[in-house]
Amino acid sequence: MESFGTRLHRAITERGPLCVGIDPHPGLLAQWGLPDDVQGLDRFSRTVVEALGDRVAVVKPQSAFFERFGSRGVAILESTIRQLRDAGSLVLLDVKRGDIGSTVSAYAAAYLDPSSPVYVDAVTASPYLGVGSLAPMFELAAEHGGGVFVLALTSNPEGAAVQRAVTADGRTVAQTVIDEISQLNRGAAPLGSFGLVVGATIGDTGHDLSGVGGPLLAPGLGAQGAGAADLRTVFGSSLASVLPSYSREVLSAGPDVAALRAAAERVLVDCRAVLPAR
Ligand SMILES: O=c1ccn([C@@H]2O[C@H](COP(=O)(O)O)[C@@H](O)[C@H]2O)c(=O)[nH]1
Repeated sequence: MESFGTRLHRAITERGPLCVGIDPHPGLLAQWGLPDDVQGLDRFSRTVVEALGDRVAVVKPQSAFFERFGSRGVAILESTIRQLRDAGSLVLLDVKRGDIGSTVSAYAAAYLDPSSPVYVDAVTASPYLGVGSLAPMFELAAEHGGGVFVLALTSNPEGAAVQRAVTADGRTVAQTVIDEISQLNRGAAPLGSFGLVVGATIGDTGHDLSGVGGPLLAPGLGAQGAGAADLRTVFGSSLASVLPSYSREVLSAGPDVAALRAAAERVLVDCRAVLPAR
């Protein structure tokens, strides 16, 4: 099977560099005139798939908003993943998993084994039990053409205290994560399958992203205050690897399908003005 990096590179070339999240916040359900229950969740998700599944490179369901409805919410997540795959977008499940390696094996089986009901193209993962503890995810992803996006410099202000702490060798915690992921992508072309999450809100932190070789997912745009122009400051010479990610900024245009499409197109135009042509 083709690697996730190759598939992502093609999706970005064909559809443009954009990831849109499915984040059914209670406030958005209300704004869309939907009840805060599983029927509302189902309608919301189906509408996003109808509007964007056939045109956006990557769609990123936020697992928390499905999990809060228990098993019936997870059943809707499963169905949403299937619908997105049928519509042709890559599915990145934002689930931020991480644990000791033996448990990470089970998470890997849940999300990156094609026989699983919640199998997706890629997942987000937390490195705070050590990047090495995520090895079972990296291995299964490599085996089945999947991807893993590891948190490096998150978009929330609280992240900095941990991520920018300096380790014994003088690098920040985030730089050690960046460097380990860079190793995993060595030699991969046109794009590695192992990405990093770097928030668009963080400004110029002086971290070296130049050797990553994989995609840089940039949340924090729109509702969290960053704009496309901030990508230049955060990513500098690594802009060509950036995958901008928007959730509420696009979703708040719904439930009208045409309005959702127009909102996604608008942010894509903003990002294209900043990112190098791909
Ligand atoms: O550093 C991070 C990592 C993940 N996220 C997730 O992205 C979306 C952002 O939603 P917006 O509505 O565009 O603010 C959300 O699912 C977060 O959990 C992030 O924001 N920052």
